[in-house]
Amino acid sequence: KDVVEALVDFMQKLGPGSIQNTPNWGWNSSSDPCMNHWYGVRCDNNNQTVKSIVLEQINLSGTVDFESVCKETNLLLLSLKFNNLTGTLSQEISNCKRLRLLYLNGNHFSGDLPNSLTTLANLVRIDVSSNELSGNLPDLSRNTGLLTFLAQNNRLTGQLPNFNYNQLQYFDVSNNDLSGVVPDETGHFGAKSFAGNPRLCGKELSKACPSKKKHKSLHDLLIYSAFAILGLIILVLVALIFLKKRQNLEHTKIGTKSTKEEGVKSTENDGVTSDSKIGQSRSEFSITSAENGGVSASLVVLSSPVEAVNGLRFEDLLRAQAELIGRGKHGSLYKVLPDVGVPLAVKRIKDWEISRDEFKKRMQRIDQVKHPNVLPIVAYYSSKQEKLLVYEFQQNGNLFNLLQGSQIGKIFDWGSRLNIACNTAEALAFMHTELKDDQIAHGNLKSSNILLTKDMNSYISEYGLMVVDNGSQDSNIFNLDVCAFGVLLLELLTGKPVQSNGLDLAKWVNSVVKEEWTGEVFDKALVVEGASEERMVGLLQIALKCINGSPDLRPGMDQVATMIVSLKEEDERSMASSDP
Ligand SMILES: Nc1ncnc2c1ncn2[C@@H]1O[C@H](COP(=O)(O)OP(=O)(O)OP(=O)(O)O)[C@@H](O)[C@H]1O
Repeated sequence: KDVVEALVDFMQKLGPGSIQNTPNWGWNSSSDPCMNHWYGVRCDNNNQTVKSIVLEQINLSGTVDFESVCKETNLLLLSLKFNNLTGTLSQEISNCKRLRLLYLNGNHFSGDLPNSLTTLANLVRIDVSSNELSGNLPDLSRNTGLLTFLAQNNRLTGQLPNFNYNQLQYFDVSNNDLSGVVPDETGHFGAKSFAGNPRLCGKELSKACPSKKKHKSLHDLLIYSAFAILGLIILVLVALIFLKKRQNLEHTKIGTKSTKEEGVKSTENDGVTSDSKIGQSRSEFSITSAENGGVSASLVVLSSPVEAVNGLRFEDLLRAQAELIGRGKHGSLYKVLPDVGVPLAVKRIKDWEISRDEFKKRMQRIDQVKHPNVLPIVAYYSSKQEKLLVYEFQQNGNLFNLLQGSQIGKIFDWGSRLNIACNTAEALAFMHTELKDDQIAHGNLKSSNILLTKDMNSYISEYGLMVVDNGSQDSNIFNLDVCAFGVLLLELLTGKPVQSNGLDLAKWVNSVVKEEWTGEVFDKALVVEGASEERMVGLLQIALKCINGSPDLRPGMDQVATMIVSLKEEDERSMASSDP
């Protein structure tokens, strides 16, 4: 009741004039905004709360009473654009805590943009362009989900606050009276977004900023000297680090003879035993496996599809040049260039608490199950302290990098994304089925473990390298892969790669979808490309099933794969039928 009265007050102050004679106008305290379908009002599915108020271009000529309208705390969208509204925008706007979209453009609002806007954590789009607003802009970099900020054609003054330019999709502050420097990192927003502010300068506007004349006082001199000394210290440190790195790099040339050489027996997989002298370098990158000696120092070469790896011996690995290319939570990854053969990726896992027999059995099972989209292990080595897994090195990077690239404008189109989703789902489903009895899941599925081929095909790498600790949950370990795959789908759809477990991304997507603003989730690049919204929503629905908070309600990977395959087929059919 209070809310209804507050909304009626809000409308009265808006000065509706003759428009209120419109049939079914509503907006009176004897009716209900949802049940009686007030003009411009939309409610949630249960007709309980007002979700959006859209009163555009209807000659409203009064003021906005945010205190009243924000009594409806569930409001997500307020659009009053293209009216004749006047007055200031009050701080009470922050009472609309869930507001996502605010369109006030094309009116005569004056005064400052309220600072309290920065407390609206859900704001996605603000358009206050073409008003008479003045004063400084609030620091909207705190609104981390903001995609649109349009404030052109006003009288705004002061310096530009920080904005997350990399994230913004639309940005314009042209034709105001802003001053100071336009930062260099404004991404894809060029001069047009800042033009018409005579006191703005910077590279973006091809207008150099005047350099401040400095009076060299004793104080300045002291500061300069302090900086110079600091600079010198940094230089020396950098040089030291460089030297240390060089030393380490030499150590990583595994097999470099050190003064402390030791004879070690190395057994090849064909059973031939050979003596070799292997240096024990104790640097942190060195492979210390040799100290275990005997049988443990053997490299088991699996039935590799790569001809060049078939003759690989442990000494070859030790002797080869190695470069550390990543250090993950579970181990380090080296690019190794043997004297003969193809470049290899050697994953080194330390302190994996698994018995030698269990490890061997695990590797052999994984080797028996082959899928064209799962990168095969070509060889492995096991000692008590560490395990080495050898793969063929893939030159074309991983999905994480690809998504990062797409964020800065590199093309990663819908078709390729759907293809990767499909390949990965099918491969994972296959592996799950084949390795169900052995209880071997992937255990660490994430975008940096999806490696790419030149033609946008993908490989799942490092399958089964993590023994999943299922904790107290009674769900099966394969469910965890399904959830991780759901996060992968979210990354593909939103274009936002995640480094950790993806829970934040899942939470964000869930909250947006719950508010029925599904469209906001998708990567802008996909929308611009014209990818079918229907199919994107379809894939999103699959992703949401996969990340279901109750593991037992998640679909199996085979079901997921079936759904994605049919989505892809649908996509291909629609492409074919839209071809000229
Ligand atoms: N066979 C391979 N060829 C080329 N690059 C690879 C290969 N395997 C892994 N990489 C890349 O090497 C980097 C490090 O991989 P690694 O698996 O050690 O780290 P991570 O996946 O970030 O962490 P972790 O798996 O330990 O949680 C990643 O960028 C990964 O994509």
